[in-house]
Amino acid sequence: MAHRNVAAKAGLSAGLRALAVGVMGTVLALVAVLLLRTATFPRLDELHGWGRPGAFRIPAQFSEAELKAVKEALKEAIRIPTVAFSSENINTTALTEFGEHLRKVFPSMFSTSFIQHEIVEKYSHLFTIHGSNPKLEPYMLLAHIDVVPAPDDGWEVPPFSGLERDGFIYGRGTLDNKNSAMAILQAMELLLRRNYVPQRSFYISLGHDEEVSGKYGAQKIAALLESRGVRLSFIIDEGSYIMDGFLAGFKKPFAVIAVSEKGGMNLKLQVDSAPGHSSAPPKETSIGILAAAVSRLEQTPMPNMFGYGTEKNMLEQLAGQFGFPMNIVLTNLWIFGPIVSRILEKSPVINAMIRTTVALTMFNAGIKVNVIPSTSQAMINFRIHPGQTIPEVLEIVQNIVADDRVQYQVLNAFNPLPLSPYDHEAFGYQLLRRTIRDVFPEVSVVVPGICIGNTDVRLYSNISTGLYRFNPVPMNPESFKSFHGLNERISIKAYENQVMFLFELIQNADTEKVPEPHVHEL
Ligand SMILES: CCCCCCCC/C=C\CCCCCCCC(=O)N[C@@H](CC(N)=O)C(=O)O
Ligand SMILES: [Zn+2]
Ligand SMILES: [Zn+2]
Repeated sequence: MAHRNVAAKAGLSAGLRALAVGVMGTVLALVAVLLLRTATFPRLDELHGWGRPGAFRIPAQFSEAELKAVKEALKEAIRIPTVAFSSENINTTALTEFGEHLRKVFPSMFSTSFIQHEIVEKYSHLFTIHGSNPKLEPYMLLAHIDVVPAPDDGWEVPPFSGLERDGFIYGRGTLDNKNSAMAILQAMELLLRRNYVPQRSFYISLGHDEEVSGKYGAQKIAALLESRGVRLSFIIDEGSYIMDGFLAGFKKPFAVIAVSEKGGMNLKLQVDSAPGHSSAPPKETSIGILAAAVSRLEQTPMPNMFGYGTEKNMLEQLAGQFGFPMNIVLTNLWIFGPIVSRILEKSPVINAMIRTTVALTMFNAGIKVNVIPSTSQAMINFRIHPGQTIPEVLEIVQNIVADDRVQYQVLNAFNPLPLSPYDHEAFGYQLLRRTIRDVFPEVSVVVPGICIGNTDVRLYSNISTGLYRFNPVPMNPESFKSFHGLNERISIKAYENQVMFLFELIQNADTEKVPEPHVHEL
């Protein structure tokens, strides 16, 4: 990750803005000329003979009884309240029960000779599926079985009921992330029942504490595999989706494979002052000083980093799908970038893709209503854009707060993840891309992007450079709100498609090399 000077970036951005304003008039006259040379990004061709060369390919056709069992197994998984409140407070009884559920509904996964199952740190699961061709580098499918808490209030159905209503299964974990944990095992179980033997080895890893850091689940599994000398070609985790309705004017769904994720920092701000009687208060209390400081942070957005991550590349690849004049605008971001980014930042989700975000999440002060508090503390959660680093963000924070009475303590922090490869040779990326095109013909385009949250896969950078975040499920602004929110649900069709996607992807991975891409791709 390049370390860049923030001030230089701000200057560059201001310069580009000035340039854009200056040339706007001229640009309009150029539009007709540009139209003639505007590149479009045609759809990929369908796969022809790709995956499992020379081997029998198992069709993704399932009986009614199988489909019923598929959905019942997910419902049952949702009913087990594997809630993680903190690293030290997770419902371990439920985690144990979840393991028993897996054994019950996926018996072949636990009884097949070429599959090894291990429990790591009591509750996480690691399956090693030994392929028949040792020359093919293994990969991993990753998910987590813990969920965030879900009090009943505000839910249309109890969050751990797994109820089916209007073609949806409701409950905490239906999107984040029991759908993936169950779909991965389900797909492999269905393949095993059809006598499938993979050529390429792979791992299935199910962490039990992703929502509270992953330090006992994913981190321990990654260390275990490293100690065994394992290197992985690529890993696929949650974190990005088939996007629908996020961009005005873009009607068709498009798939975003996140090739990086934001860094993170939890920062404690503290102000100390003399305690005393509230009848004769000082001009400012620690509460007032700290409240003003955090308010300044909330009101002052971090620098717009549009162009320093994958978002510019993503928009350029989406350009061909827009009509006139947006296609012109998006293929000429060298001129229109500053204007486009100003529009994009109005949406909180897209804003999160183009800058470091600042969320005030906790505030503690005071012990009694007539006592001036001796100390006030605030916790702030930052998600760091890939174009910035922890020290850069800290420097900006201190400049915005600009008050020596405020003390800072970094509770924990990590830099943004490096970009995983997404060129034509990147096996994992191309495997995902091709399988998306196979299973979801309605998807207009597949583009690289960034995950605005954090996932377990970041903890596997010791054993792979191909870290991809993609869940084969549709996501719209409404369903995004249900993440960690109310009425989380998945349509039964979407879940069946997720199983089908994994059924195909596992078979597609049984090839030595991604075929040469079509000459017009990308
Ligand atoms: C123009 C393109 C529009 C793209 C819109 C992006 C919409 C984003 C949709 C979903 C992103 C949700 C991210 C989910 C992954 C986050 C997993 C999670 O909750 N992680 C926790 C815990 C942790 N591991 O740190 C977190 O706090 O991030
Ligand atoms: Zn998750
Ligand atoms: Zn989550």
